[in-house]
Amino acid sequence: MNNLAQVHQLNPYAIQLCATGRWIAQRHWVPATGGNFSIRSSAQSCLVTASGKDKGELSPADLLQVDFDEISFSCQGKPSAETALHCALYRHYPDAKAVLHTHSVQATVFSRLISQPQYCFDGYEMQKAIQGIQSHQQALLLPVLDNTQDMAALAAKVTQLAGTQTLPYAFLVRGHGLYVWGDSLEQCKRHLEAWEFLIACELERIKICGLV
Ligand SMILES: CSCCC(=O)C(=O)COP(=O)(O)O
Ligand SMILES: [Zn+2]
Repeated sequence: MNNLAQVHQLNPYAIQLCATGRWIAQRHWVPATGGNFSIRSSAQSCLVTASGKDKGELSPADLLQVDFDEISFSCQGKPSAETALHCALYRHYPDAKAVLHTHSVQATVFSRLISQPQYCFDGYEMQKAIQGIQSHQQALLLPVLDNTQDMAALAAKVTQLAGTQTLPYAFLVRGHGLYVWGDSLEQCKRHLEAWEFLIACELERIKICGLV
């Protein structure tokens, strides 16, 4: 058995992650090869999508094993350009098992309307889909980070933010897209659907009422 077969044989979630990619693509949240996904494969590594792939047509061979400390030379093939962000999240949250990044129209437009570094979601029953939230009255602060092509700098910003406040299993990158994570792939998918829903609701509300 070659290395690739061993990596995927050992990780039963590789096929599930590809199926999740198809589910996400059906919702038009990863157009034009945008977005990237990963699952943890050990305390120090993850399987991340190869760069430039159509994320709705992934097969397990498109998932590349990367070590958190040796991203650039630890795998064959070209891992996602945003691998550093996935690694930063896994490093900071030892329980995180999956990370999903999308480029939906709603998240991209919403993020550009918000000039503050975070946005408060309050009053939505759907907030309870986020792990640990028990009431619509428990406000959720979603960080909105400035976009940059310097992924090391963006990853450092995420690590710094995660070290200073409780993040709601998600953040936005302005004009770019949404990152979510979870303690299982199922939880991560639920967080993604919930955050896309909450963002879509706020965008509709802003269209009607303006930014108040
Ligand atoms: C075509 S979208 C620009 C790159 C990006 O933001 C993205 O999410 C996809 O990059 P990857 O290297 O993971 O394919
Ligand atoms: Zn992206």
